[in-house]
Amino acid sequence: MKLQKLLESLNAIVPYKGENPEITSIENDNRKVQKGSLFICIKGYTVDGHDFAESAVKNGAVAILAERPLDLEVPVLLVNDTTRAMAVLADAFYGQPTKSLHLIGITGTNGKTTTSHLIEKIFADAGEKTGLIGTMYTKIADKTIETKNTTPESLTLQKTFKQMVDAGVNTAVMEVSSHALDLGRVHGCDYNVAVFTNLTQDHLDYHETMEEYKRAKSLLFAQLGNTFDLNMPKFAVLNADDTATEMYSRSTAAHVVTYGIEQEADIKAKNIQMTPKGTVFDLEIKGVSYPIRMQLIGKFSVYNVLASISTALVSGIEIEQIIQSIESVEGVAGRFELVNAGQDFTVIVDYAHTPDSLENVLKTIQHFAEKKVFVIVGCGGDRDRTKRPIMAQIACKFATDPILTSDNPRSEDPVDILNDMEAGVQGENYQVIPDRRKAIFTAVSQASPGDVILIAGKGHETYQIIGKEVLDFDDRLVAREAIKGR
Ligand SMILES: CC(=O)N[C@H]1[C@@H](OP(=O)(O)OP(=O)(O)OC[C@H]2O[C@@H](n3ccc(=O)[nH]c3=O)[C@H](O)[C@@H]2O)O[C@H](CO)[C@@H](O)[C@@H]1O[C@H](C)C(=O)N[C@@H](C)C(=O)N[C@H](CCC(=O)O)C(=O)O
Ligand SMILES: Nc1ncnc2c1ncn2[C@@H]1O[C@H](COP(=O)(O)OP(=O)(O)OP(=O)(O)O)[C@@H](O)[C@H]1O
Ligand SMILES: N[C@H](CCC[C@H](N)C(=O)O)C(=O)O
Ligand SMILES: [Mg+2]
Repeated sequence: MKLQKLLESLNAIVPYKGENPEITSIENDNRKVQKGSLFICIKGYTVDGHDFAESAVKNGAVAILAERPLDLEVPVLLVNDTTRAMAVLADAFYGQPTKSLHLIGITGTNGKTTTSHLIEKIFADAGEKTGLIGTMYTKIADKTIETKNTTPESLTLQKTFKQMVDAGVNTAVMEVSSHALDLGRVHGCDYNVAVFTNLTQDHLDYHETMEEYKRAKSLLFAQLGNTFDLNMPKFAVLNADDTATEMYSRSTAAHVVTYGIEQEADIKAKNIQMTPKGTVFDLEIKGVSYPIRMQLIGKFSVYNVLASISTALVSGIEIEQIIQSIESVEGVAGRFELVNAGQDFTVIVDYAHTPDSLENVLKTIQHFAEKKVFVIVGCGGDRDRTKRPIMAQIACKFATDPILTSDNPRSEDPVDILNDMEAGVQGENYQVIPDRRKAIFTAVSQASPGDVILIAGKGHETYQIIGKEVLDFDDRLVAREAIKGR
C-alpha cells in the first residue's frame, strides 16, 4: 500500500517532505523492520522507540511515524499520539479485517477467559469457524499461538485478525483488558457484541482509582454501535447485578441486553442449586423457562454462562443449540480445575488472583466443604499492592488453613509482598511459606481425608517469574508430585 493511501485512514492531514513510497509492512520494533517498512516510534514504559528510528532506517524503513521531529533521510510523519495512530493504520493496512468478522469483545475484572472459551465453544458447536484471543493463547481455527498479553498491541492484533480472515474464520472472540482500552490497543476494532462480566478491585497500580478503572472499561461500550449496519445490529451484553452496568449502558449507542441473578434482567437464572458435580438452574428468557444442568461449579460460573448465552442469542444462535453446548462444557484449564492423583482429599487449582475471585471461589468451596479448607495464595509482584492485605484477609476469613506464599514475585522481594499481605491479617492463624513448591507440599502433607486444598492465583500458568527469570512451574504438576510423594 502506498504511504499516502495509508495515511488517509488517519482522517487528518499529516504533512511530510519526501516521496510516496510503497509500504510493505508496519513495525514498531526496529529489529523486525525490513526493506519498505513504516517504522512507528512508541514511547514505552521501558524505552523510547524514537531512539531506534535511525537503526530502523538502516534496516530498510522507508518512512517513520513519530511524535517529535527526527533528522532522518526518509519521510518523518508527525502525529500527537503514535500508539493510537498505529492502531488505526494497522486496521487500514491489514484491510479492516474486523469488518469481515463477527467480533465479540469481553471486558471485566474476572471471568473474561472463562466466558470467551464458553462463547467460542457455542459458536464452534454451531458450525462456525472460530478465532480466540486472550490470556492463555491466540487461536486461529485449529492453530494455537503463544501470547504475552491478554490483549495484544494493535499491530499484532490486526495482523491476527487478518490471519483469521485468511483462514476462513467468521467469528472471533477476544478478551479486552482495561490496559488495552486505556492504551488504545483496540482502536479500529469493529465489535459486533461487547460483553461486560463484572468490576471489582484489580490493577490499581495502573489505573490508580476504581473510577479510572471503570472509565477505561467503558471505552469498549463507547466504541460500540458507532457504525450502522442494518444486517448486523450491535449489542452490549451487560451484567444487571453489577452497578457499573448503569454507566456502560449510558456509554453505548448499541442495543443493550442484560443478564443477571438478583436484579431485573432480560436473561435470568433462577432456582440455582449447586452440587459438587455441577450446577442446576432455570434459565428465563421473555417468560419462557429452560432447565439447565451444567458441569461448571459456583454462582460465578452461572454469571459467565449467562453472559455467554446472551451473546450467542443476540448473535442469532438457537437457544436449544446454545443449551446443548453449555451443558457439555467440562471446564476451562486452570479455572476450578481438579487435580486427581488418587488422593482422598480434593485439590483445586484456580486462577483467582483478585480479592473478588478469591472470595467467590472460597465461598463456593465452603458451600460443599465438610472438613478443613486449605488455601495456598500469594500476590503478583509489580502489580496492584493494595489488593495484597485484602486477599490475605479473604484467605483467613473463608479458609480454615490459609498458607500465604509467592505468586509471580517478578522484580519484588517475595518477603516484601508477603509483608504487605500479612499487614491485613494481624492476629489471625495462618502459615507463611514463601517457596510456593514447599507451600503446596506442606498443604498436601497436612491434608486429611475429605479436606479441600485450593491452590489459587496461577491457574493455567506453567511458569513462575522470579526476578527476570521465568522458571518452569505448574501448580497442577507440583500438586501431583506432592500427592504421589505422600
Ligand atoms: C505497561 C504495558 O502495557 N507495557 C506493554 C508495552 O511495553 P513497554 O511500554 O515496556 O514497551 P518498551 O519495551 O518500552 O518499548 C517501547 C517501544 O520501543 C520498541 N523497541 C524496544 C526495544 C528495541 O530494541 N527496539 C524497539 O524498537 C518496542 O517495540 C516498542 O514499540 O508494550 C509491550 C508490547 O506490546 C507489551 O507487551 C507490554 O506489556 C507488558 C508485558 C505488561 O505487563 N502489560 C500488562 C500491564 C498488561 O498490559 N496487562 C493487560 C491485562 C492483563 C489482565 O488480563 O489482567 C494485558 O492485556 O495483558
Ligand atoms: N464471573 C466471575 N466473577 C467472579 N470471579 C470469577 C468469575 N469468573 C471466574 N472467576 C474467578 O476468577 C478467576 C479468573 O477467571 P478468568 O481467567 O476467566 O478471568 P479473566 O477476567 O480472564 O482474568 P485476567 O484478567 O487475569 O485474564 C477464576 O479462576 C475464578 O476464580
Ligand atoms: N493478567 C494478570 C494476571 C495475574 C496473574 C497472577 N498470577 C500474577 O502474576 O499476578 C496480570 O498481569 O495482572
Ligand atoms: Mg483472562
